[in-house]
Amino acid sequence: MAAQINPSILSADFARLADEAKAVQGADWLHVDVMDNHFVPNLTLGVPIVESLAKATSTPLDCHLMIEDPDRWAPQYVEAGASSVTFHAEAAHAPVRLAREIRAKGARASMALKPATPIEPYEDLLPELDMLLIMTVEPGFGGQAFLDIMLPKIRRTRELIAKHGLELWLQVDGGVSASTIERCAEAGADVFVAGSAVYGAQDPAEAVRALRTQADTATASAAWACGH
Ligand SMILES: O=C(CO)[C@H](O)[C@H](O)COP(=O)(O)O
Repeated sequence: MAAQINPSILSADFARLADEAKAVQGADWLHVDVMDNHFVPNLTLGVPIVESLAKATSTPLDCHLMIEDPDRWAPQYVEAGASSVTFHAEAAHAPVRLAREIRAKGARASMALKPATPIEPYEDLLPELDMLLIMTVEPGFGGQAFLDIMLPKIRRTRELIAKHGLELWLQVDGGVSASTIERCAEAGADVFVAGSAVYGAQDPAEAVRALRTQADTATASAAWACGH
């Protein structure tokens, strides 16, 4: 699979969200960071804005719920128009039931891990998911430095995906830029969230294309991708 680049609207101008969505035409998904000021110390947007954004863009929405009680809220984001919904392992009460509910409602189900959360306890859950998100910064804010110490977790997750023969996408989020994306791709990521590296660029659509080329080139020579 070609690398997918998902611009994070956390770094966009919230007063011009429809225009900011159009500015990254060619992106695979639009990454929508939902924060509740409880699970993370920041507050962003909720269901009504996702509903409006889904009507304003043809780019599918990848909603990342950094909220408490995703079991209650995640289905509402599918109904609002999200094509992929990510809940946090640390917040979900019943992750298997929640993933099945998201899928049953017609969206891709994804689970995220904060930097200190290991992948191993969740190995048996992987077949229930369409994507696993490894946070490469502490969730809550854009523009943070990429945590290199997450690279072994990305590698281990890619090995588990191969071991179980799964078609699971592996997303990374936080500090992904021209200087870090190749390391992520080599380690096994195939979906890349980028906020400041895209919206901070002079030409956001061109930044998306350049990041995708870099990731594809790094993946082509990566051991994990041979025969992929
Ligand atoms: O989930 C997030 C923060 O919690 C953001 O998606 C992420 O930080 C993107 O911003 P940047 O690419 O600037 O790091």
